[in-house]
Amino acid sequence: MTVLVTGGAGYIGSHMVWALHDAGEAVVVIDNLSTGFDWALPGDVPLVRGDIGDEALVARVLSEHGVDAVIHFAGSIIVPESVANPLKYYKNNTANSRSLIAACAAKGVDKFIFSSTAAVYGDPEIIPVPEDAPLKPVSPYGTSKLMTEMMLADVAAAHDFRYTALRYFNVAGADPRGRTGQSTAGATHLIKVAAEAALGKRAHLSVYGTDYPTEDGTAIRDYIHVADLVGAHALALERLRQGGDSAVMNCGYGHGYSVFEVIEAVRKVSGRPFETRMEARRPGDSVRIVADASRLRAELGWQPRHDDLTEIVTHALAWEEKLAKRNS
Ligand SMILES: NC(=O)c1ccc[n+]([C@@H]2O[C@H](COP(=O)([O-])OP(=O)(O)OC[C@H]3O[C@@H](n4cnc5c(N)ncnc54)[C@H](O)[C@@H]3O)[C@@H](O)[C@H]2O)c1
Ligand SMILES: O=c1ccn([C@@H]2O[C@H](COP(=O)(O)OP(=O)(O)O[C@H]3O[C@H](CO)[C@@H](O)[C@H](O)[C@H]3O)[C@@H](O)[C@H]2O)c(=O)[nH]1
Repeated sequence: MTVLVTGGAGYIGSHMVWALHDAGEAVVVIDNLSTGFDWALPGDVPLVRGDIGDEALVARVLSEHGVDAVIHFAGSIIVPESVANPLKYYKNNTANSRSLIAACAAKGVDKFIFSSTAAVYGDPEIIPVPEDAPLKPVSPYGTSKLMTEMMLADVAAAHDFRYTALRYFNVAGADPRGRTGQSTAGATHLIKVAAEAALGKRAHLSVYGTDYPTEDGTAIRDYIHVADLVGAHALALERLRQGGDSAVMNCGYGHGYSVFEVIEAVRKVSGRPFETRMEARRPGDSVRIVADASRLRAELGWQPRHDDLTEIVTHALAWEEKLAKRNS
């Protein structure tokens, strides 16, 4: 039994690979290294450098490695980029996922975990947002992921195939043991950008929108530690292996922080003030997204261990320092 991790050389995928490796699972990674790094992986995990849109390549990997389950992280992830270049997102997140799913269906690989997103909800009316809330993405990124969820539901109805779509809220932090973290150059995620600003890698941090209808005027997100998110995947894999049905589950803590609160936490933990500039709202951004994760807790018995903004920021900063030494 081998687990195929697509996008395993990326930020979240590499944490997953380390966790599977720690648990003694056999793992194979497919990654085209467009935003990932081969050095983020344990040295003895095979990396197939290729594209998940290459159905023949995926089919060969599934057969040669005796894959029984797929955890699918590979994709394009930047909300504003998806507004500017929607077809990139419908290609990489929707069409390429279709190819991957087709290879699984053809080879009888019947367990599939998908990286979905809170962006499928758009601007939810109910906060915290449950899984059965209306799905109204406000960016092509969110739509591209929702389309993949729909394909998975249809394939599961037609074939011997079960899936878990995990809708991640905002993933942050790094491996508490310091083995991997978010390494992408030019990253756009708030905690990563703030950590870079605190370490002097960026001259300033732009705050996108201070006129939102929130307490301090900045947008609110539910930041989940990457280690807790990976823990949810391990439980989802276990459940599918035990015959569990297809399911969709939110992954978040159920409370949010504003952009200003995150900046304050990074300043406090790092002890370094950095410049902030107030800018206009960013296209495709929601005002407030916070998870109702009761299904994840009830169905998987998930219990977060790192639900603490200070800890998330501490791990993000520690990784950023390590990365600075690595790249110097
Ligand atoms: N980071 C977040 O806050 C967040 C939130 C919700 C959902 N997600 C989803 O989680 C997944 C992982 O995100 P991440 O933050 O680790 O991003 P990332 O960019 O670090 O990782 C993506 C990985 O996939 C690889 N890749 C991309 N397209 C590929 C393709 N066609 N074939 C093979 N490899 C390919 C990249 O090289 C990279 O290693 C994505 O699907 C993303 O949409 C992330
Ligand atoms: O330099 C920055 C970066 C971000 N923000 C704001 O911070 C918030 C969070 O932004 P970011 O960290 O970029 O995450 P999101 O745009 O919320 O999207 C992330 O979270 C989604 C789930 O909610 C995922 O699906 C996406 O892949 C992931 O990029 C938003 O209000 C941004 O406008 C800033 O003000 N300045």
